[in-house]
Amino acid sequence: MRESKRDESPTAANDTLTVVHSAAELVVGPDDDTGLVVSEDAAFAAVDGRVAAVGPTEEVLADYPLDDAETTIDATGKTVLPGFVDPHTHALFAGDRSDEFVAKLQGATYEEILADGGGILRTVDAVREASDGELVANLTTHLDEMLAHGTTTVEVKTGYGLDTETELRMLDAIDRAGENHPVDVVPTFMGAHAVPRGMDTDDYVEEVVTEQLPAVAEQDIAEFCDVFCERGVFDADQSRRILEAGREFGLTPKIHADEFAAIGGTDVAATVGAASADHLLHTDDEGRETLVEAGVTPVVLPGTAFGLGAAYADARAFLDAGHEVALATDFNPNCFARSMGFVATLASVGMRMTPHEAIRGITSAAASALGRADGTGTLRPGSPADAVVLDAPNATHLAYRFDTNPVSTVLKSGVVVDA
Ligand SMILES: N=CN[C@@H](CCC(=O)O)C(=O)O
Ligand SMILES: [Zn+2]
Repeated sequence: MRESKRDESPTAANDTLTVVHSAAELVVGPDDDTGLVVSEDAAFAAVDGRVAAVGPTEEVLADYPLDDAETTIDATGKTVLPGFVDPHTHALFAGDRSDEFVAKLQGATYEEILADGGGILRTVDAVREASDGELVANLTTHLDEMLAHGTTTVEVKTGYGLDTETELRMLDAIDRAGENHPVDVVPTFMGAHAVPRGMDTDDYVEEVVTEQLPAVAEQDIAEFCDVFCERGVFDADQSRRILEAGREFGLTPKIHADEFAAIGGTDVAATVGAASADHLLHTDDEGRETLVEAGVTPVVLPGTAFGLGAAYADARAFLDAGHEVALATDFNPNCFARSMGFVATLASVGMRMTPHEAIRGITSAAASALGRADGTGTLRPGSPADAVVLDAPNATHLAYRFDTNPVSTVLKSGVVVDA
């Protein structure tokens, strides 16, 4: 049965109509479990950037004829999915850390590199030295690549400034790159990403709370506040203090929790009402229950585990209990992954998520991790008409194919933005 918001109404003369039709499969959105509603020989019509109708091609075209459309896409033999939502990236950076990739292959650990003043702190040096123009250009290059791989909404964190001036410059660069790009960019302030070299952690927490956060609130660009709650970085009390202060300034909390050790990040996420808790490589049953009971969306990052050669997060434990799991690239100099399709492959092979669970993880569940309740991540009537056409006969191919990019066309708000 066709789902329509405006059953009786053809488009008015000045409406902008886009019709994508004859798809072998079209992913409408999540079902009542952890799978997907998929329609066959399907179409959707978008009016003025929002989905107006979705269902069997014949029925959609009866109300929204191709002749009336400004844009038509024949998806015969192809698959249509909601645009991908990447809810965790550190996509704004400068410099190169490929040598650390080699060092890790030779046995150095992520934590040792950071404790020695490398890792995040090297990227901080490079970002402080980069011009504003370079920062915007770097992010724009990555947004282009993400868009080509089907991402239409992406969260981008600061956290390579670690001082007020550079954190604000990062937010400004995120804002400017997003303004001029079809991808929706969601800015997160993460002054508490690491402790600057030579600084006492409590003193730095004080600076984040009393100097950085007020300045960030004044600038009024950031939507979320995030903290790296981790052994050797910020402990649970410090993380809670920062996230509570962020909330006072109107920033919704997020947290990096249990990546290398479970030090209480899931409890912090629950008590501060975080939108998401991310990584979760060392989360146990109790931690999972804490998150689920508090309504915190778990975000797992299989690219990070893959790149570190670490054990994957236990996504199945959430899913088997009937809960959402969102997926993200965690794109950063330690995890050079911009493709959500590749993330879906890793989620399937590494964490035994079905390809449909993985697609839900990169669409509707990822939208929940960003607090988006406007239908983002679905193709239901009323949703933003953000869509991906895969040059493949069914949705499983997104995870199944990992050699080349299967995305052939991307639409943002009903407009073709990559083809
Ligand atoms: N683990 C903390 N932050 C990032 C890595 C950032 C970096 O190494 O530059 C992450 O989420 O994986
Ligand atoms: Zn991260």
